[in-house]
Amino acid sequence: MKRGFLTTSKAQKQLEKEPVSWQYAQTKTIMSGPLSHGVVQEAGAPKDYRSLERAYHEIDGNTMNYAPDAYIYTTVPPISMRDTLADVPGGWTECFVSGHVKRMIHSTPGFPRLPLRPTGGKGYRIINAGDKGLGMFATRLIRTGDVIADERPMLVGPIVNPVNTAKLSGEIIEKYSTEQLKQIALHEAGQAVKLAFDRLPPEYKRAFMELYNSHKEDGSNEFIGRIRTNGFAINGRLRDENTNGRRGRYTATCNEISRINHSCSPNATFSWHDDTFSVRIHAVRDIPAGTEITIQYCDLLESVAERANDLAPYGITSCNCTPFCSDPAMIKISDERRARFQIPVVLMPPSVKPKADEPKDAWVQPALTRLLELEEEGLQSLDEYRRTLHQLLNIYTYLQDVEKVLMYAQKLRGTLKALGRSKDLDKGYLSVEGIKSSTFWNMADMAKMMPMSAMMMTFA
Ligand SMILES: C[S@@+](CC[C@H](N)C(=O)[O-])C[C@H]1O[C@@H](n2cnc3c(N)ncnc32)[C@H](O)[C@@H]1O
Repeated sequence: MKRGFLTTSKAQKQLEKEPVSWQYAQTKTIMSGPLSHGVVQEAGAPKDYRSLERAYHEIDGNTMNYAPDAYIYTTVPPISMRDTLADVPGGWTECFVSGHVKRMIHSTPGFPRLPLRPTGGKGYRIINAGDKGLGMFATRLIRTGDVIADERPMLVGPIVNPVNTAKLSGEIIEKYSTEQLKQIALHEAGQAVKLAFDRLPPEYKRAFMELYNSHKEDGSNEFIGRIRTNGFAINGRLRDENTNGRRGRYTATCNEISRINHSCSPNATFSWHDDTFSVRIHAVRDIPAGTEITIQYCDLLESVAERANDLAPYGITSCNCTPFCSDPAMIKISDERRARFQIPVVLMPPSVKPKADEPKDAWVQPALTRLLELEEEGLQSLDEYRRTLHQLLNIYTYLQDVEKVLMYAQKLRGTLKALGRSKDLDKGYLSVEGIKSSTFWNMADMAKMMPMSAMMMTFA
């Protein structure tokens, strides 16, 4: 399959050697605030609104020399116009990004590494998930920290599409209501995505159009609707220059990974990786064969009511993930806990020796309770879970309890991998000798000789 857009033989020859990008200048957004969802009366751009003309032109895809406000259609990694998906290991992503972001992508150390292979080989399949449509299910036991999938997206584009305010005159902005302006923004975003869609190889065109669309009645066209339903927000450094919040950030729509459903107690987590240009899914706890693999679509520390609000655009009316989401008494417990999880537990060892009948780790109970509650809620994907494991690791090193240190070290190692942290646990914690030469162990020795020094210890 050739992905040619130019027909002259001269142009084609040039494109064989040089990947091509399309560029056009777009800046600013015409509105802020969330786009509409659900059923919108009078969805679509107002009848008298005339679409912006998109005057794009083709340029050498290898260039990095872009005007600050230029937005470009480009493939990542760069490919030749004659490449098929079979020719490019890991595939490629059709991107609609600013020149600034293209430069950032290409200056990433190691870019473009291949996406990782799933740990132990592919261990999932996409099948029917009942009311949720399709979903991803484990075909064998997947262990905490394992890579379940690592996929280069089919499409990457802005979360909030930039629309050229210079072309939308003040007259237009004054003429229409807020909802109509939102509809215009959606319409323009839909047009921009359509251009990216047109550049996809046929396999991706088909896969993209087969994705679920929960935005059929709010003015989103069939392209932007699918991105709103299936896109993963890209976290980290890839964002437009001088932007903050959602503006200037990007969303990645995948083929298989976009089939993963939401849970308020997810057993997997997703992370974005610039060097492989991929969305990676890790298990945050052991996932038995036959279990559905789930991730979070919203902030898990919000209350059930707030989460319901965030899930509404996906057409999820009642998530029913666990009794913590559906049973009123359990909801109350869970809401209180999730609010508490936002404040870290800070502990200090007692300055006096424990009484004979008191366990030496009685003071650690608040952190142990925190860990237990996080596990009961199925919140191993939260950074608070990692923080609590780290805290317990340090405390039990200080208490010189080797068995517990080894146990928490093992758990923390899996969790660090699961959260996509590039830094592994200090190897010292994986052997008895290493533990005995660690800082907290030595501090405990010192505290035995000089009890006053223990008073200065804090475990956060
Ligand atoms: C990114 S897609 C996930 C894959 C989708 N189930 C499919 O069939 O392709 C998001 C859509 O899946 C459905 N979904 C995801 N999680 C759900 C949940 N916990 N409860 C009900 N529906 C869910 C919703 O329809 C949502 O709009």
